[in-house]
Amino acid sequence: MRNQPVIRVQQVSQRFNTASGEFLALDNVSFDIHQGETLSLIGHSGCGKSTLLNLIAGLTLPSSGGLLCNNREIAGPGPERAVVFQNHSLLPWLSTYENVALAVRQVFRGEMNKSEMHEWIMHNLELVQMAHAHNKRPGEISGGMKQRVGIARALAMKPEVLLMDEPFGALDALTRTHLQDAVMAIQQRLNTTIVLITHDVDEAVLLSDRVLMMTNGPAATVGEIMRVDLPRPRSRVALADDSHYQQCRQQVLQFLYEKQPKAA
Ligand SMILES: Nc1ncnc2c1ncn2[C@@H]1O[C@H](COP(=O)(O)OP(=O)(O)OP(=O)(O)O)[C@@H](O)[C@H]1O
Repeated sequence: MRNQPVIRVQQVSQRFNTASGEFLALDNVSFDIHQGETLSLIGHSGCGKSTLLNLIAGLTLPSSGGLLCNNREIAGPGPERAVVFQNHSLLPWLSTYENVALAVRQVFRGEMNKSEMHEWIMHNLELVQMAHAHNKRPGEISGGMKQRVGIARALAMKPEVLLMDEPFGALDALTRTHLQDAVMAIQQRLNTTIVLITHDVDEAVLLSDRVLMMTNGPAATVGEIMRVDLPRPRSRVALADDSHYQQCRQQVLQFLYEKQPKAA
């Protein structure tokens, strides 16, 4: 069963100063994320998903309220909370190996010797099936492959929590399918805690233990949290006919298009 929360988001509000005055993006958001769970954040464009993920990452600090990671206040970024962005953000002049190595050196300098680091880098590239391309630069590989390397780089930091901001958003449908399966397999193997932003209802249901649906902004907050009680490993083909899967899909669709329709 799920154990203690790794992340606690407690009464978090986020205001931004804009040219037209103060803008309240998030209003009084509270929820927990448990060890080993995959939690999706879904909501219409502009509702505040990235704002929330950035707060968990420690890239920004809340205007009020607080966030905890293992009961310690999140006051900035940390290697226990690795982020995978939509656009992989690899350094183009470095090989895939060197991109991962950079993160590994940052986190494990003094803890691992050179050969241990080498093995660890290759191990993580293997996890995402990219070891064969360790010498290639980002410009020489496909979008899906770059995204794999981005995931390897994040995993190589041995994070407790993997924060993914629409990691498959820029990929074609087939590549997206492969990467979703890869992330599910890695999660099963490592029991990583994952927070995933997505716009894709099927992706949210397939990958998640819980789906957090956000209300529309401004002053967005937690609308509903839905539990997805489907056994793992999950197969998208088998689930197509599963009644619980369909119910979950329906609940998210209803939330997005009936309870929180986006103004045109
Ligand atoms: N630095 C900022 N300054 C002012 N407003 C901001 C800032 N960052 C975000 N916002 C506003 O806060 C709201 C939430 O933005 P956010 O990017 O978190 O939404 P989102 O749900 O991730 O959107 P999308 O799905 O389109 O990526 C938006 O109205 C956005 O314009």
